[in-house]
Amino acid sequence: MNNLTIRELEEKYPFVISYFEENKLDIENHRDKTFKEYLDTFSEEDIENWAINKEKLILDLEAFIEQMKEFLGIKEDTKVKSLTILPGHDKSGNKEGFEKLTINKSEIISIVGPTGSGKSRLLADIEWTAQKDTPTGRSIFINDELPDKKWRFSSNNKLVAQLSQNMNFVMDLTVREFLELHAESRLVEDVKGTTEKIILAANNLAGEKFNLDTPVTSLSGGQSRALMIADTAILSSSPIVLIDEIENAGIDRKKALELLVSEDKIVLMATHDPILALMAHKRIIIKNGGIDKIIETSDEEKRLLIELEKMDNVIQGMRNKLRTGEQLKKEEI
Ligand SMILES: Nc1ncnc2c1ncn2[C@@H]1O[C@H](COP(=O)(O)OP(=O)(O)OP(=O)(O)O)[C@@H](O)[C@H]1O
Repeated sequence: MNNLTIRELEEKYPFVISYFEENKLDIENHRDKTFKEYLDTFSEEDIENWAINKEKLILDLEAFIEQMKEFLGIKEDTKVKSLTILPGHDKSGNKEGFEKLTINKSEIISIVGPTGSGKSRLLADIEWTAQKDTPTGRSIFINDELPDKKWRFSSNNKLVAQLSQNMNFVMDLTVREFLELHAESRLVEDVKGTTEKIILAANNLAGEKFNLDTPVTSLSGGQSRALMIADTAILSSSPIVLIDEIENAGIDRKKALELLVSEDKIVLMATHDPILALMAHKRIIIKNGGIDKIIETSDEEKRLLIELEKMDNVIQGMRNKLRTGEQLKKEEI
């Protein structure tokens, strides 16, 4: 509410007019201002003469809107459609090199930069929905609005799902039990169908197949990562997925990204891998703790990516041959 102009407020909640009337607030020539900006136009004298309490008027308007919404049965669409990053500063205190970055549903953004430059810090700012309260001074907006504080503290309805390099399972469950527990906790109707869908997707990503009766503790690194990615894509309610390095994880990285994006997620991944960097629609370049620039993947780079993938297949092929004890020949390349 605090970011909307009075005109936008009236459009969204027509009943606010009666609040302004009841409180004898003449908003006639102030529709382009937010409610707070309007209240700031009162002089000290007005405030004293009419006993105006600005903070209380703002809080009361918020409460009025909430009550009316409840009374009228208005359910707002709380779906996350976009994530916006507003600049802070780098490690030396210089302003970052962009004005505003908005990322929409089904977009993939890669984050590149030297070791220690601040890639993980950017992911952490997003997870914390930073409001100039982290070392970078960045702000994060959701659907162009200040994010609700609930995102920070809710454990069930998280804004962000994190996929990190290590997936350590502590419970001694089979894959089926693990997925069923998760599906039940998410109140999924068709637990069996969803469980099977996830295992199918996970096996599509993992190099070596596994089944529902495999204990999660005996999955290989790549298999457990594939399982977590499929689980996050299909079961998690989190609209934003943050990935810190998925290279060398023994999974099909391209398919993993396609799966996440097909489920309408916003994906941000920190990476040192050129293939992953170019699979993104845009890449953020981090230097000395700050976003230096944002580059859109060009058509030339997309064509190069096809070549890179061919080279990657050659390397994968050699890796597999070496693993099985074969000797490599000149013709491999
Ligand atoms: N703008 C900033 N101001 C102050 N400190 C920062 C800033 N950005 C990052 N840092 C700090 O710098 C350190 C290194 O950052 P981070 O771990 O994010 O690097 P990284 O790029 O992820 O490195 P790697 O590639 O090795 O994983 C962290 O302690 C982080 O909090």
